[in-house]
Amino acid sequence: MGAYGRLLRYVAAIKNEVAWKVLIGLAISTTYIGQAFAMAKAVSVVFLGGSVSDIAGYLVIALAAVFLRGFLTRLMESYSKVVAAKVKNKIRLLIFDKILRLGPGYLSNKRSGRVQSLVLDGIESLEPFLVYYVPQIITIAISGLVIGFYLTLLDGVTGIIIIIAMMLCVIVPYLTVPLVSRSIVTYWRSYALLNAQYVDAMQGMTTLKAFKASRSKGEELAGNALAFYRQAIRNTTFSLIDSGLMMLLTSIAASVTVAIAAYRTDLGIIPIGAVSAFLFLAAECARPMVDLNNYWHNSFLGLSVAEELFEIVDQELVITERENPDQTSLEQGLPSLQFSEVSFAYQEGEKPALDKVTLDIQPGQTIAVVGKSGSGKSTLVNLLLRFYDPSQGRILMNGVDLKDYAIDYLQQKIAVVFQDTYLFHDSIAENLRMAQPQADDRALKAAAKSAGAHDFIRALPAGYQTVIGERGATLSGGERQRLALARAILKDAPLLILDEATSSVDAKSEALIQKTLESLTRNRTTIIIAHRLSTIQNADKIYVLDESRLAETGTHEELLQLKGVYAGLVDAQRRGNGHE
Ligand SMILES: Nc1ncnc2c1ncn2[C@@H]1O[C@H](COP(=O)(O)OP(=O)(O)OP(=O)(O)O)[C@@H](O)[C@H]1O
Repeated sequence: MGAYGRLLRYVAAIKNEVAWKVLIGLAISTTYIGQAFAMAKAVSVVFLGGSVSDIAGYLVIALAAVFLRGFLTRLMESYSKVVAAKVKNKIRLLIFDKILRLGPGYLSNKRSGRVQSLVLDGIESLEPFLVYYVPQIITIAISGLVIGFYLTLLDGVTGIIIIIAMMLCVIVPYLTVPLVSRSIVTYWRSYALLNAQYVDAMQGMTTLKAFKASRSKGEELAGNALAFYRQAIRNTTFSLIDSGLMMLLTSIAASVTVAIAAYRTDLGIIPIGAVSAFLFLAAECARPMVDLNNYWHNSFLGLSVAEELFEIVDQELVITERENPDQTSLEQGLPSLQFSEVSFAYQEGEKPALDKVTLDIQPGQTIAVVGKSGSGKSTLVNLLLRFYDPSQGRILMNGVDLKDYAIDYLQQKIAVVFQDTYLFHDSIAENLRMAQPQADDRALKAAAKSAGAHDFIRALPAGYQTVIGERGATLSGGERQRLALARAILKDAPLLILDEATSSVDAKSEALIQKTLESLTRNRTTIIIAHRLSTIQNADKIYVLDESRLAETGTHEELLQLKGVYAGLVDAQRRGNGHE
C-alpha cells in the first residue's frame, strides 16, 4: 500500500506532536494499569482474608487513577484536535499550492465538486490515521510490552500467550484489508460523484429551471444519493462485522489468558495473587486493541483518499520555470510581442486550436484579433499568460521567450479582462484590490470611474463595501464586466488584453469605456479581442483568425479592400444588425 507508507512521511513531519500524544497516551495507559494493578492487589488481599481497611489504600489509588484519567483524556482530545487542524491545514496548503501551479489546464478536465470533496472532506478523512492511529499503535506497543513483560515475570507461559494474543490483534485487522478497502473506495467514489453532481446542479440552477430540467436532474441526484446510501450501509456492515470480530478476538484472548492463569494456579505453578493481576491486566491489554481497531477502520477512508491526493502531488508540472528566470526584461519600455509559427492543441492528437500562427506586435501598438467563434482567439491569451505552452513555435515578449520569464513576473505585467469575468464572494473593494492589494480608496474610485463602474457601485447599499456574491451573482452582466475592466485598469500593467471586454455593456457605457480605453491604450501595448467589429476599427493592426490559422492581417480599410474573411465578418455583422 504505497499511500500508506507515504502518509507516514507526513507523520514524520509532525513527530514532536506525535511524541506528545504518545506520552499522554502512555500516561492514560498508566492510569488504567495503576487502577487494574490496585484492584488486582485489593482482590488478592480480600482472597487472602484481608479486611476493607487493608484495601482502602488500593481503592484510593484506583479512584485517583480514574480522576487523573478523566483529566488526561480531555487533554488528549483537545491536543488531538489542535494537531489535527495543524496537519490538515499543512496538507491542504500543499495540495492547493500544487493545483495552482498545475494551473487552469489541469482543472479544465476536472469537476469542481470532485476537487472540492477531495480537498475538503478527503483531507478531513486523513485525521484518524495521522492523528489517532499512528500514535495509538506506538502507545500500545510500549504499554503492551511493559504489561506483557510484567506478566511474563509473574508467569512466563501466560505472559507469552498474552503477548502473542496482542500481536494477533494488531495483525488480524490487516487480513480484512482487501475486502474493507474495496468497499470504502466505492463508498468514497459514490460520495465524490454525488458531491460533484450536486455542485454542478447548484451552479446550473437557472439553466435547469429555464429548460424545465430540474425534475430529471433531481431524479438523477436522488438515484445517486440512494446508491451512496446503500454503499454507506454496506460499508457500516463490513465495519461492524470487522470490529465485532475484533472484540470477540480480544475478549477470547483476555479470557483464555485468565483461564490459563487460573489453571496454572490450580496446578500450583503460580501463586493465587498473580491470577488477579492476570484478570485485570489481561483486560487492560485488550482494551486499547479495540480502540486501535476503531482508528484503523476510521483511517480507511483516508487511506483510499490519500491515493488520489498523491496523484495530484505527483502530477508532473507541464508549465515549468527555468532556473534563474528573467525578471527584468519587461522593465525596458512597453512590451513588444512576437508569435512565431505557434501551434497548439488542448489535447494531444486533437485538431489544433492554433495552427502556425505568426503575429508581430510592436511596443505601444493596439492590435485587434477577430475571427469566428472557436477560431482560437482566447487560446492566444491562454498562451500569453502561460496557462499552456505552445506545442510548436515560440512566443517572444520584448525579444525574450515567455518560457524564460519567471511566471509570476510575466503575469504581473499583463492585465486581462477575460471573456467570462470571475468575481469572488467578497466586497467590491476587495475584488478590485486583487489587482493591487495596496491600492487606496482613491485609486479604486479612479479605476472604477474609468471603467464606468463608479456610479452603479455608489448606488449599491454599502457602496464599495457591498458583497457581490459568488461569481458576482448579485450584479448584471454589464456591471460585472465593468468591474473586471476596473480591476484591469487598477493593475496598471504594460500589456493590456481585453477579451470581449465590453460585449455585455450597454451602448452608453460602451461609449464611456471606449473613451477610457483610448487614453488607457496610449501608454500600453494592447490586444483587443472583439466580436463587435465596430469597436476595433481604429486598431493599428487587425489579425483575422479562421479555423485556427491566421487568415489576414491589416488595418480596417486594408482588410475591407481585401474582400476576404474580415470583409465577410463585417458584412455578416451589418446584416445581423439590420444595416443592409
Ligand atoms: N480548455 C479547453 N480544452 C479543450 N479544448 C478547448 C479548450 N478551450 C478551448 N478549446 C477549443 O479550442 C478551440 C479554440 O477555442 P478559443 O476559445 O480559443 O476560441 P475563440 O476564438 O476564443 O472562440 P469564442 O469567440 O467563441 O470565444 C475551440 O475549438 C475550442 O473548442
